[in-house]
Amino acid sequence: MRYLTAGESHGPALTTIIEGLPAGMPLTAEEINTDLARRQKGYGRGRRMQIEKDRAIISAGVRHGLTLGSPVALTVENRDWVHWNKIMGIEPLPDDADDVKRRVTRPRPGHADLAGGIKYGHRDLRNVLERSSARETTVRVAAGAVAKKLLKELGIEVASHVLEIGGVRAEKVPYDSLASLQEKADGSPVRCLDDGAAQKMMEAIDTAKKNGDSIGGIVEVIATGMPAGVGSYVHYDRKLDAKLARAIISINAFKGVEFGLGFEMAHRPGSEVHDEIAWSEETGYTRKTNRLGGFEGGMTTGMPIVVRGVMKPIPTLYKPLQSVDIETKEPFAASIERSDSCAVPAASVVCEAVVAWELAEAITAQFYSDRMDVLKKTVAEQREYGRLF
Ligand SMILES: Cc1cc2nc3c(=O)[nH]c(=O)nc-3n(C[C@H](O)[C@H](O)[C@H](O)COP(=O)(O)O)c2cc1C
Ligand SMILES: C=C(O[C@@H]1CC(C(=O)O)=C[C@@H](OP(=O)(O)O)[C@H]1O)C(=O)O
Repeated sequence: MRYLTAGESHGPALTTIIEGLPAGMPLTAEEINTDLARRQKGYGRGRRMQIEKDRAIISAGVRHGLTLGSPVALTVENRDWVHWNKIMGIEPLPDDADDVKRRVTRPRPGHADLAGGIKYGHRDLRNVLERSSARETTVRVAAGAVAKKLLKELGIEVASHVLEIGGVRAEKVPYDSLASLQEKADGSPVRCLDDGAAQKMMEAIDTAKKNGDSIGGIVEVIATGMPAGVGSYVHYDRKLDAKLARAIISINAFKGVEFGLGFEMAHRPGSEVHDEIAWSEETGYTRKTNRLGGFEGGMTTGMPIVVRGVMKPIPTLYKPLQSVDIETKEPFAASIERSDSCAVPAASVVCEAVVAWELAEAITAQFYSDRMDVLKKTVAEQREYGRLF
């Protein structure tokens, strides 16, 4: 499976085309819209989220609620477009129409503005920021929702929550099932399972906002039900953990990834890192622990996948940082119109989506996937094969 995205932050719409889905998979726009709404929530977001009401329009690849096996096309309209249709117009304008274009010449430290301008020769940095904006993650979440649907049909669940914001860490909170974890995270304004920490996280966001600053954090994605042996050790670009790492780092502002114990492994001996293998008739192969987070040799072990990503603080700050105007080369202290002060909760939904996508992609690459009914049967057989191996 593959997907492309297109669209500018303040353009008319965002689009994704998903290719390679099996035929016969149930899919409705409502299922996608549930995830789009989850991405829009989260304490610390700016005014833009009050304008948008993200909804997917399915314009190809589905008939009477079932995928056809042909490319699925999804569009999400930008409600904010009505305020930007002149600034973001498609038709040509004279070079000196800067007042209409709202030309940007002052790059923000930490955003893509300056490096993107140099790369594409854009002396109007709006041409960079429109596409580098995390508005694009809307349609990645839409594609991820489709992937989650495919995984769900195969008995694979994916969920996410927030572990840390601005130095406030959540305590470990036990949960019965991934569904209950998801429900609890969805019910928290910061997607945190630890209510006490959630309160402190919101206070940290308020303080950052009051100071004109921004804060980042850590999110965790968990996936259960993956059969063992998906991915491959035989070639670097077939390793599934590496694909997940790339997918998370590809999300705007994500700077680090870890699996299982992650960076903690540096401080522990091997006997306290590797997961001992056990077997029983009922469960097949299991591990007594899951410190490696579900991967060995770039392949799933059959244990839950546990992957975390760290998001840096948002670059657009009300508190001015020094930069240089690309026209005058004069220094200036940045001023802004609006921005999120923390988008970690929203980003946790994006992480969940990109992880789901990579897992669904790996499954459809490894098993016959033209037909949903056959794929279901094949994955069930693989689980049984793995149990008795
Ligand atoms: C959900 C989400 C919302 C974001 N909102 C903002 C924002 O309001 N203002 C901003 O400057 N950056 C925001 N970012 C981060 C920038 O998009 C990101 O830092 C920028 O594209 C540069 O890419 P890099 O940080 O990966 O190098 C957001 C990121 C995510 C995932
Ligand atoms: C629009 C979204 O996030 C945007 C991501 C973003 C950025 O620079 O990444 C900047 C802000 O855009 P604006 O300047 O229009 O307020 C955020 O609101 C979204 O998540 O849907």
